[in-house]
Amino acid sequence: MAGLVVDKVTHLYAGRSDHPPALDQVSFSVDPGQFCALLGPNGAGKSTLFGILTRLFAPKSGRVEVAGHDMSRAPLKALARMGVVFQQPTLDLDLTVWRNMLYFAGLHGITGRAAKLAASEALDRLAMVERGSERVRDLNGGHRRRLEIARALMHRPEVLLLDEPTVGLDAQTRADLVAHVHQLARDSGLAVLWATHLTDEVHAQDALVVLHRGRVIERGVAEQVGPELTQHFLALTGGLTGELTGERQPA
Ligand SMILES: Nc1ncnc2c1ncn2[C@@H]1O[C@H](COP(=O)(O)OP(=O)(O)OP(=O)(O)O)[C@@H](O)[C@H]1O
Repeated sequence: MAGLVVDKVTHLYAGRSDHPPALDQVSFSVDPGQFCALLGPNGAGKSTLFGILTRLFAPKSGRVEVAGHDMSRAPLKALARMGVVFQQPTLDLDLTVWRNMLYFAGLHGITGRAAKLAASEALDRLAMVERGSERVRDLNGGHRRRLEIARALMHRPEVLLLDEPTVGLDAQTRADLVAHVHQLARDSGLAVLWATHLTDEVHAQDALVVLHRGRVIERGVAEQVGPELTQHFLALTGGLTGELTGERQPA
């Protein structure tokens, strides 16, 4: 099955041999059309995993496969099938939506008419076409995020990775964005990996991987993993709901 495969990935940072591995035998897969939530508190290893999935660095052991391409044997093919939305926005605020899209298309070697077609298709998928001529600086946080997702889809990847994409958004905008990306996975057969530490971003039918201190401690369909997921996660995070809601409150 294509999509994303993570198989027994282990990673230890240099100079940290006296610490447990940042990732320890992490295995899961995301099928085409599936939305997989990667849930983990701070320090769980989500950023390390994203670094490995985007080939920022190689794991000490284990295997990553994107759309059937092995990341270590065929990295260019694997990376070409992947779209990524990083935690930190990387848009040019002074350019229009349209210019940001065309600039990024150029980085992928897509130019001319093909670039315009790819940009308008991707903006359409995120309901952003009518904002094409607006400067990014004038967009609200939710629209900026949608633009980043549209940009990540321009080269028509089969796997989409998003690293805590709702950071800084209000509750309603967060819910809208989560719903939109769920629909995107369903409608276009994208395999989506959505990293978060917020349980309310996980829908009942999602695939769920819970990462804690570098290990997968739960894996399965969200509603089967546990209706008490929130309680379970609260226990992991030391009883601070702030890990879940963004508002730190004593338990
Ligand atoms: N560059 C680094 N050098 C050494 N140790 C690191 C480095 N980056 C992360 N770690 C350690 O690896 C473990 C996993 O961290 P990681 O940043 O991947 O977790 P995370 O789930 O992304 O957390 P956060 O949401 O806080 O970024 C932690 O123990 C962290 O201290």
